[in-house]
Amino acid sequence: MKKSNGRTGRKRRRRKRLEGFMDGVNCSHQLEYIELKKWLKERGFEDSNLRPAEFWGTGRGLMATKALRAGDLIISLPEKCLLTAGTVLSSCLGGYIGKWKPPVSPLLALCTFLIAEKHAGEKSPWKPYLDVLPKTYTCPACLDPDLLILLPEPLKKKAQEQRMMIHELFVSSKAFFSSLQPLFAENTGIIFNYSALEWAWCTVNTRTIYMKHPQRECFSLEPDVYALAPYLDLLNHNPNVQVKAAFNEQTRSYDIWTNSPCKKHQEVFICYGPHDNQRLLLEYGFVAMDNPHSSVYVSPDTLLKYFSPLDKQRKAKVSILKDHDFLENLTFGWDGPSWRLLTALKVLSLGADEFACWRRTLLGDVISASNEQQALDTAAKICHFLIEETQHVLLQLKRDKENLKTHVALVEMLRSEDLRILQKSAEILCNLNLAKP
Ligand SMILES: C[S@@+](CC[C@H](N)C(=O)[O-])C[C@H]1O[C@@H](n2cnc3c(N)ncnc32)[C@H](O)[C@@H]1O
Repeated sequence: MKKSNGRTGRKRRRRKRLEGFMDGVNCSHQLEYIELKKWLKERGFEDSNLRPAEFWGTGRGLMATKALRAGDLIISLPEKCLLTAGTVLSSCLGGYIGKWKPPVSPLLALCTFLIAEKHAGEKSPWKPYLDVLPKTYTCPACLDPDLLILLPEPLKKKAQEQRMMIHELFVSSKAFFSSLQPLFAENTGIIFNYSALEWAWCTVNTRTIYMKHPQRECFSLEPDVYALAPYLDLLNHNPNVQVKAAFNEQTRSYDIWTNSPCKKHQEVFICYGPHDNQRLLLEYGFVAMDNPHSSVYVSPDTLLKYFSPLDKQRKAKVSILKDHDFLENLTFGWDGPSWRLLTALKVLSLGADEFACWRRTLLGDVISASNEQQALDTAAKICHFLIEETQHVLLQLKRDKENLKTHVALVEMLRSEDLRILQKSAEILCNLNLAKP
């Protein structure tokens, strides 16, 4: 075919180069994926739609081997490939779990299984799956404490809670782990150590699919909703795609259909849910760029800083906001301050003569032009304060955290996205002021 040297040809070649850059690097020839595919085939899974690949921006994921159209089935993973709390009960751990009082949770059963099978190495029937699992994670529980303090609120608090929760799980599970000693030649204290539990917990938290199982007596009352799904769990998240996923009772397989077309050789995504970046970092250890669900939170302390302590109704206003759940989840988003944030600001801005109208304010009524204006002015001030705070943290991150590169990059990405959201909000607030007669 004749090569086009004109502008159209150049454009086409540039577009192709760009698309090539977005395509991933195929890694299906690597031994670990060959072994995994063999293992899956033995369990009835064969796949012609996807192959593992490394992608710029999202890391390891699955690439489409052919164009996928809306409505296509992306993957159908047989039940035999799934790792559930039921799998754990059928293993040699089952008898020990059945006897243990108070009963362990389905989550702890899965964690225990992962640690035990990893320890078994070559002898584990799950080895091909274990070999492709990440060695480390970037959930807040695994972040350096120096970095945790640079996270925005309320993520910082939730991150500390996550750390503490895993710690408490470890302490409270020690006796159960010891009860497994007859199964191991080595000391269980060495096998089931804190970092092994942290790794297993992050594996379950970041990779399981939701699958509700009936309550079993040998487990505690915590819901049994987890299933590890080898290979399927290589699918990365994109907030802009739509998929349908469910366990098919007839075929006894876990199926995912896409509603978003995908070109051949591009990354196939699923959507983990309409999560903002704080939630993505907390639960999955990553941040999505241009996430439409992302927002920046305004803490009650920051909010109240902008209102005079001399306001005689201040205490009553704060109580009203608290009682009506208007002190949390106040945010700036890509489309400016949220309705909840503006409403809280309007209540706090009510003049002495307007205070009686607080109920109408909560319902969204306009009380006065000056009340509206004060709320917008305060929103702009808070927005600028948060911009400065975020810029300050970004500078701090650049300065002295050389040794923690991956983790710093993650916090930097979260804060940079926050900065973009705040700058967009500041612009919207400024335009609102300019548009006023
Ligand atoms: C179910 S796994 C997906 C496969 C994973 N990338 C892997 O290599 O095993 C979920 C993890 O993938 C990563 N991930 C998912 N979506 C991502 C995205 N859009 N950008 C960056 N990392 C992503 C996060 O580390 C997350 O915890």
